[in-house]
Amino acid sequence: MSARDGGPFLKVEALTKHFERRKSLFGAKSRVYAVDGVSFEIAQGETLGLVGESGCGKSTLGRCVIRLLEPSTGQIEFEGLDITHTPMARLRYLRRRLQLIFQDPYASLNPRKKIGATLTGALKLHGIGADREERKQRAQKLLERVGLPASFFDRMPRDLSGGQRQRVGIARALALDPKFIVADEPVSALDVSVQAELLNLLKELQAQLDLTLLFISHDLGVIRHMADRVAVMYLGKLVEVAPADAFYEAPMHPYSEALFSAVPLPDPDAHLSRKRIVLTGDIPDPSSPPSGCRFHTRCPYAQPKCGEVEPALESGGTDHLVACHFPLIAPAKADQGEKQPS
Ligand SMILES: Nc1ncnc2c1ncn2[C@@H]1O[C@H](COP(=O)(O)OP(=O)(O)OP(=O)(O)O)[C@@H](O)[C@H]1O
Repeated sequence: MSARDGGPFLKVEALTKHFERRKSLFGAKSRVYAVDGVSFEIAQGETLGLVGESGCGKSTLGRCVIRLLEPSTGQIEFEGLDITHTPMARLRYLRRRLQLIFQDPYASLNPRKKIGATLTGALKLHGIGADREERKQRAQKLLERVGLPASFFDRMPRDLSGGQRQRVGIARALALDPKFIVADEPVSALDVSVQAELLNLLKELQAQLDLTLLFISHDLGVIRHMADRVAVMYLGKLVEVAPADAFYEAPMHPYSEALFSAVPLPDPDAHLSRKRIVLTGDIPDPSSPPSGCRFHTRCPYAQPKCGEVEPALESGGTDHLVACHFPLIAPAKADQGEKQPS
């Protein structure tokens, strides 16, 4: 089934991205399994929140999906079209539809270019707008759309606050009328006081423009605010994918539980009183991931099987997928006599 006949808007199948890395100048090469067999779908207008610790492969996955990085293997379908190997010459059209909002608004804007030039440059590159004046008008409308005055067209990035720069980053992503946006930690470089404003702006724009989002963050609070569904990534693999409500009510993967423990959330469902799990040990080196379940070396519930057999990402209930031999059981079910992991 494709998007044209009601299938998923974006479909990612068994995607991998491996990097060659040399640990020292004359050392042997090793292969980093940054993304290692990831499959998921996103429906039109939906936000999939991608969460996980630093270095687990979130940015690499996001960039592969919109072809800013070349995947090693696997398949990406966008609106029913296989775009995995769309040649560079044809990527320009695709680029208009698939955009990225960067984490760091300080680094992602050219400090020597006026805001207006940054926006009109993107329009010109893609042949949008008949002449300079039309492109200027479009750029000024974009600025207003993201809550900035049109007069910012003539400002330099250094004149803007972090929040205002990220609004420009959003305006730049919107300039080409995209359908799908990867937002890679778009608020994590900003003061907490402006994060909520930016998240709300993104939500409003998403509704107005019918955008579909892959929203990347290491912050479960931010993901909760944004996501319809949540995907949890650990060491290059997805370990849990679930509707946001189900996930926040009862995460099923021990790694997800550990993430909740690390960042206490103001919990409207406080009666669910979660266990506090403190993760020991560093995240393993992605060039030599553990056998079996990649999380078993840090998992408080690990059994011998976990180091031997890799668990598949399977349904642990309607729409709730988990890759674990001994998934956590929702409190309601446990009350009905089902076993909790020992
Ligand atoms: N160009 C590259 N060459 C070699 N290794 C890379 C490259 N890009 C990323 N990696 C490695 O791939 C793994 C995943 O990195 P990635 O940046 O995707 O993780 P992340 O979850 O987005 O982390 P962060 O939030 O810190 O950006 C890391 O081990 C990283 O060092």
